[in-house]
Amino acid sequence: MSQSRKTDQSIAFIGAGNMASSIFGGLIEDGWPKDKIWATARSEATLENVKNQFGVQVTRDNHQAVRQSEMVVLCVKPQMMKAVLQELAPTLKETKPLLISVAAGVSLDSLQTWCGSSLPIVRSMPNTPSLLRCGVSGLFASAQVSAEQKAITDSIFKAVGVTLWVDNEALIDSVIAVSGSGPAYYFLFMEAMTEMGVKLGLDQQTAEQLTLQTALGAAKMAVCSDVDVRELRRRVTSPGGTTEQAIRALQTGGLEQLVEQAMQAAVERAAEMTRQLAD
Ligand SMILES: NC(=O)C1=CN([C@@H]2O[C@H](COP(=O)(O)OP(=O)(O)OC[C@H]3O[C@@H](n4cnc5c(N)ncnc54)[C@H](O)[C@@H]3O)[C@@H](O)[C@H]2O)C=CC1
Ligand SMILES: O=C(O)[C@@H]1CCC=N1
Repeated sequence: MSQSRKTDQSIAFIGAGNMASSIFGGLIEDGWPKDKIWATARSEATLENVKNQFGVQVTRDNHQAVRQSEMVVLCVKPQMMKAVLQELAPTLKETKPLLISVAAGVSLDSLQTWCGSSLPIVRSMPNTPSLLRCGVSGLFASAQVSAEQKAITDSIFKAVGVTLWVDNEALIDSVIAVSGSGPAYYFLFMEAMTEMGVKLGLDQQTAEQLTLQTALGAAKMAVCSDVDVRELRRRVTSPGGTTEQAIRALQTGGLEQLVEQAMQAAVERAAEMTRQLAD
């Protein structure tokens, strides 16, 4: 187990979908006791899968999971959050857990209003590589969150990757655009590279292996190297060589502007959801 775990408290995940299982899967990898992790979902089939794959405690009853836990991680879709919290409100009022939301586009104000009592709430923005303990999470705490609760929250997300606290809530939308949605940008790039590898005559498996191992190697170099990514790119780009032509084609095609537009679209969608979902 890593040094990140500083609590024997139980933790409930409301909505055992992709993001929740990425986090509790990572926590289990980090040595968190499975009997201290509760997961809920609406369908028995989902719970059965989660039970079989991860061995955590499961229930369809959100109230039961909350009653067992000092920390409650809200992992339902943003559009479900209001109904889930309003329904849980009496139990939350009684047990007063630390609430941690992973939802995009749901403000602290809305969460506070829907749960009906003044509770400590952290807004987090993790990403799915948390499953491999390679995640990164942006975090922002409401004024009611104590230093100890902040430290516990940090230890949960640190168990599954890197944690970064932001100074104001609006920056969570920026975190969404960079790292929350970010894995999908890289997956799309990998899809396109694999497809083109096949068009260039490689078989599917070879093209995929070359692409994925290149992505892994480049990411590892970027993280581990003592020079920045611009310099790493320069070292691949021999003057008059092949990379120079490929990079020129990407830049002439507007790659940088496209990335800017894509990330701006993510931020705008998060802000729009925040407005639409607020009461
Ligand atoms: N998927 C991602 O990469 C990321 C997702 N998020 C956030 O995580 C949240 C969940 O997203 P995903 O895991 O992708 O969705 P998902 O659809 O995989 O999971 C949602 C889960 O909630 C369950 N659920 C629905 N209603 C429920 C209820 N009343 N009580 C208990 N469980 C209920 C569903 O059965 C489902 O298992 C969203 O708010 C999203 O903004 C945040 C960061 C990254
Ligand atoms: O696409 C979404 O809305 C969620 C938030 C970040 C990643 N997935």
